[in-house]
Amino acid sequence: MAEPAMQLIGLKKQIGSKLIVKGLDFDIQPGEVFGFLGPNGAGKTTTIRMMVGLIRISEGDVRIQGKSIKTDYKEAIRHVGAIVENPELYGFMSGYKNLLVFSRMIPGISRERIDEVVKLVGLEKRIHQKVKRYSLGMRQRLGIAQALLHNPSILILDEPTNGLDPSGIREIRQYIRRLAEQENVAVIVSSHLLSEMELMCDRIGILKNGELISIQQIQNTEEDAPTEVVQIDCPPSYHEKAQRLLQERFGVTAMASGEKLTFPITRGEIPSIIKELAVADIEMHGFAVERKTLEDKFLHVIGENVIE
Ligand SMILES: Nc1ncnc2c1ncn2[C@@H]1O[C@H](COP(=O)(O)OP(=O)(O)OP(=O)(O)O)[C@@H](O)[C@H]1O
Repeated sequence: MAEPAMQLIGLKKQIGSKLIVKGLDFDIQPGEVFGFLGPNGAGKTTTIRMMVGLIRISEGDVRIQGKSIKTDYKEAIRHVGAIVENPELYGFMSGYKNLLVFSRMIPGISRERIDEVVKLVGLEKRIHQKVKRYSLGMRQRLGIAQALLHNPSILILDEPTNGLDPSGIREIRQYIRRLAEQENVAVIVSSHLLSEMELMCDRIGILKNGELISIQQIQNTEEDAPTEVVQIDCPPSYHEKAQRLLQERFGVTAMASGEKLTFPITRGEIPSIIKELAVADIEMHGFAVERKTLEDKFLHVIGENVIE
């Protein structure tokens, strides 16, 4: 395996008498999107601030491409692009001018590199407009472009979708995935929203009270154990027939309740189920799919309901 993009080694943060981060040990690989998930106050921001050298590490270390952020800060931090607080952008300038001004602070950034990052975050068409006319999602993308200018191998984003509407969230998600897949950038994102992390990340580390209580691999493959819960609305007179068909053809037991039939299934089987139920003349008034497994796991390990 390649050298990890980042290693957390016994990382701790104590403020006053309170231990806020209680010893984190894990690696992040090049090209992976790693999600930091946890309820408010779990210690995500504190950990991220230590990762980028914004606050002192109480104990342990963070190594970036093998270099310690504590003892080799300059060498370590040059591999990192981050948005921890809101990116500093000038509204009265165009997006392009913002990048140009920012690039002057970093030696060796060419105009070609500016064009490249603009393309990476999909802002080509709007880059010459003033930033004050940008949506929040576009500003966030410009912030990401800015963080990418010096070609970092790790991008760290604290709550990147905060305050965005669903289409803005979808865009950020797509650009983050593209960066990881096409540029081999390791991306670390924090959030308290599981649904969002599940769609964006390869792995999710769940943080609670400053401790990493679980790391979940997100399966984007379809041959996984049942990941979906299907609920069909159909008159009770059809229930028995539908239950028999589901049992015989798909080996699943459907629970009947009122007008509804509910059963777990893998994602790949959904089209065949719809087809077979229709061919069997089951009168369906509704068909809803809900993804459950990871949320269940999350609630189980967290031990409380923290999802908004
Ligand atoms: N400077 C500080 N002094 C005292 N306590 C602090 C300080 N910074 C953070 N904390 C406490 O540390 C805990 C973790 O905070 P942190 O901001 O890292 O959590 P978080 O998971 O990022 O949550 P959020 O999403 O709300 O920012 C919280 O209980 C917070 O009150």
